[in-house]
Amino acid sequence: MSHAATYRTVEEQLERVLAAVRARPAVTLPLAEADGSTLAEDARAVNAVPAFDNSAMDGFAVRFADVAAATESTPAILRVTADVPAGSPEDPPLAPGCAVRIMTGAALPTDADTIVPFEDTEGGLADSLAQAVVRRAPAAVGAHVRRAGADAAAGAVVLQAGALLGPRQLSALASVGVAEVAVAPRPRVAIVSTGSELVAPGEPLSRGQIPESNGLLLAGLAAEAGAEIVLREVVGDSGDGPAAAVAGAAALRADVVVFSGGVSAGAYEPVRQSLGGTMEFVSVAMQPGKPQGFGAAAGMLLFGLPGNPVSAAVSFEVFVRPALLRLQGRIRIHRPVRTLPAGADWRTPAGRRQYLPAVVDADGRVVPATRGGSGSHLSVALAAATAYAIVPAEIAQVRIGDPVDIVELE
Ligand SMILES: Nc1nc2c(c(=O)[nH]1)N[C@H]1C(S)=C(S)[C@@H](COP(=O)(O)OP(=O)(O)OC[C@H]3O[C@@H](n4cnc5c(N)ncnc54)[C@H](O)[C@@H]3O)O[C@H]1N2
Ligand code: MOO
Repeated sequence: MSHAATYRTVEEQLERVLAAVRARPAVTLPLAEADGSTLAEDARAVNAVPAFDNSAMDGFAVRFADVAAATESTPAILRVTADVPAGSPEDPPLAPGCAVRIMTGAALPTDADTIVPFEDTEGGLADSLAQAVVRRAPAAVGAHVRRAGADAAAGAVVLQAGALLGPRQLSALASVGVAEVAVAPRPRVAIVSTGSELVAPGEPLSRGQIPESNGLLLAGLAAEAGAEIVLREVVGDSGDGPAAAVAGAAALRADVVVFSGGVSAGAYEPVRQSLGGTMEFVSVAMQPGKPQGFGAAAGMLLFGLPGNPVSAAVSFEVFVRPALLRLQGRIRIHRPVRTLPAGADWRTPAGRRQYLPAVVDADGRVVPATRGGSGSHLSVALAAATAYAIVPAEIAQVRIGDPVDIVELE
């Protein structure tokens, strides 16, 4: 007797997952605690950047008309009447024929319109407090002046709701005078590995046992996607471990539970057996990652990923990561897809979209991450991968030179 496979497409399954995502109220954090968080509201500049007209060079603030004709042989000679270091509140007057010594970042005197760097004067810094002998004319009025608001005007939106905050974004917010931000709370995630064959890494292996590795994998991937890991545990194949884990996760106010293992067609499938009433178990037209469980209960999203390590990693990438990013209101929940030529031949499963751990070689071609192939148990290949090659279900064979879509993981 044979069973014709009826697959759900990746898009259909993802649509169901994303439809179950509910946004949570924002929290306010000081900038120093917001790295990796997602903005919940547009952030606006409190002050302009630059906040005031200032000098881009160490040198002299001048009136352009006084130095416009300066040359090596006919220098403009100006009397230095004041000195303005960065941070000074002074706005010294500048009469025609005079100059103000000024440092980078100091406010441009109101009467000045141009900066002459020390390098364009005869005396340079060494002889800069009495007179400035300008031997090269500035290119134009306004040379080396950084104008107030050139980067951002006060009140302007500098980052949109849904932006990921990293070091560059946080420093931009600091520069516009923002001290704290409204962000999405970190999704609270429980990671539950299932299988009576699993032992802790480094434990001696009895026949039939393997080291538990999905817990580290999925906890790390979830953290990379902005999650806080509130629970990590391993449950055996018998009993009601998965249901107990869901109750434990709910007690910890988890938003998401990610199971691995125990979702396919065997006799001992604890997630399927324990949570069959809460989660839906389906076959998705992808390889690896065919058997998928998903459900929502007690305000939590429950994912049942297949146990094979590559299957678990790919399933996380395709379903869990977008859900975690959507939970945080992230603008972009999918990685960019690039198309590159294949650098090797490989076979792909008929009727299922392939996600192959891959690397981009020195010639910019996509090749499998290891020679081991696409087996979903090849966890060491995963360590070598920097991308997934995505091959459509209709294609059975990739040949050198064929265009291949990839998403890069780093
Ligand atoms: N008769 C069928 N058998 C299988 C089917 C099928 O359609 N019919 N699907 C196969 C596919 S495809 C996959 S993928 C796997 C998924 O199986 P499960 O999710 O039920 O996972 P397990 O059987 O529990 O484990 C599979 C494999 O992965 C290892 N594993 C599990 N958890 C971990 C962990 N935390 N760390 C490291 N390795 C883990 C486990 O030992 C197994 O080797 O089912 C196929 N079978
Ligand atoms: O779907 Mo399984 O993940 O092919 O190995």
